Amino acid sequence: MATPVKVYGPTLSTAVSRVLACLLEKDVQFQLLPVNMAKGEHKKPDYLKIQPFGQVPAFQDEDITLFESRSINRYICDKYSSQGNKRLYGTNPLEKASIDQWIEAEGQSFNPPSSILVFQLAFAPRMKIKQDENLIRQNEEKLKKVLDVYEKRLGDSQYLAGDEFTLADLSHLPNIQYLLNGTDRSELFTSRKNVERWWGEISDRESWKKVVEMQTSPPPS
Ligand SMILES: N[C@@H](CCC(=O)N[C@@H](CS)C(=O)NCC(=O)O)C(=O)O
Repeated sequence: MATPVKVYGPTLSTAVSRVLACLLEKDVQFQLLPVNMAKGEHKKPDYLKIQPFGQVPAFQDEDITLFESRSINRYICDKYSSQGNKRLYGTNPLEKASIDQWIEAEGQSFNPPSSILVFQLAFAPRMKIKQDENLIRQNEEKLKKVLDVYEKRLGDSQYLAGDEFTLADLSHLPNIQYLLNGTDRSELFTSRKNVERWWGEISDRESWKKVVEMQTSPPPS
């Protein structure tokens, strides 16, 4: 049996959960290694050897070490191409290019405002950090513009890169999960009927339901 790959970081991290969703889609055995961020373990020299920016996740597969959740996911799909969901990262250059295009849109356009909103609206209150109302307002406006593009796209196709659920859709799951369930901004999504339909489909996958379960009852660290 293949050695399980290793994922370093807490399940509550959006970037960690992006990788977990991919591993579950691909039926890849993994081991979760806790990183106590409250104690600053992600900034310690040993951890910086595998994630030089001091962020989670870090990932190890035998002697390969990687960071950046979206790159890790592409690697998982390529390395484990013959198992699990075989359409997750496309089957030909054109499909892959379309998936990559929407992964880039997620990373460059969707993630910047949504991760700020996730931090300000979901995490800051729990961490007793004062919210920045201006920052919230500005990023809500930015996210609305991005979601208007998604609304149009998802009126033309079932998923972002076409008629199949792919890494592009999967990459959006963590931030939307928090914005819909951990904040009072769900209307951003529910007011756009194609986006709402898409969210219903992508969040109903067994892989994502399992990640959410891991987040709500994480293993003892
Ligand atoms: N682009 C990176 C982002 C990773 C990231 O921002 N991780 C956050 C947790 S979700 C983190 O480690 N924050 C702590 C820090 O930046 O010091 C990825 O996708 O892996």
